[in-house]
Amino acid sequence: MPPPVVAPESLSVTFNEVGRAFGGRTVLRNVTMTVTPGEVVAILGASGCGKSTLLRAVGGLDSGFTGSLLIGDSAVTRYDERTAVGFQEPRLLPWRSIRKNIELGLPKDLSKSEGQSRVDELLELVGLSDRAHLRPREISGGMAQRASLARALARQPGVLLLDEPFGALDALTRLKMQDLLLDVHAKTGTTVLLVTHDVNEALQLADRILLLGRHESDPVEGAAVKALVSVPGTRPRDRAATDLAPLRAELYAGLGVDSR
Ligand SMILES: Nc1ncnc2c1ncn2[C@@H]1O[C@H](COP(=O)(O)OP(=O)(O)OP(=O)(O)O)[C@@H](O)[C@H]1O
Repeated sequence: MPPPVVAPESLSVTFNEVGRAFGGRTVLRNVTMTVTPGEVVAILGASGCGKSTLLRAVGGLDSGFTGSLLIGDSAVTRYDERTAVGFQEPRLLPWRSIRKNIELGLPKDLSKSEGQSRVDELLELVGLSDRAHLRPREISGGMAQRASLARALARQPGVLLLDEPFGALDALTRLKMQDLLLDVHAKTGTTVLLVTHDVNEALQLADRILLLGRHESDPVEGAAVKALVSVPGTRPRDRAATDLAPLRAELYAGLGVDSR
């Protein structure tokens, strides 16, 4: 068996009464939970409820939150090097080849030869070895998103933060990307926080689902933890299985959608 492609030290994430307000308007409040090392947690919630805001806080991209946020045993720092972020759009530099774009994610302290062999492994992992020399406009949207995932993994993050990473892809490519992410997770063991709108994506990928939203009876503004549920069964889950139907219905109801 080949050695693991990337073997980061996967890290826990601890949210302790995390909240965020913008200009006096509370967006998020009282988020308390611990993500265990190597766990995949999907963050689900209606548009505007603060999912990206929560993810940005974990990545050290926003210092305006209240409460405390730990990665491993220590507080999140600005542009925390222990995390890497992947976005809905691949954000590749158009004038650089796919290989050079992935290189951008490498840690600065890596030697050139170590860096090159890591990029080779990542290209292999995301199935782009034969496209490495191409520029972003010469590959499909799905391939660009795979390159973006490889760039995020180049740092060997202890926590991988993905903000709607497959949201702009067509339905079939999206399913393939979900399978790729599961493959990457099985090989790297990294902790994953994944923001999504898609209940089925959350059920397919996550160990647990954090549903953010407002309880109707809440007298105060801002989204809080509406539910935190474990998804039964082991991955890869059968997409056609019916045993997740009750949980699916519960999540749709939590999002204010009638699932019938
Ligand atoms: N820098 C900012 N300044 C002011 N308001 C902000 C800022 N960042 C986010 N917000 C507001 O916070 C709320 C939550 O935004 P956020 O992007 O986290 O939601 P979301 O759940 O990720 O939404 P979507 O699913 O549509 O991406 C929104 O009302 C947004 O306008």
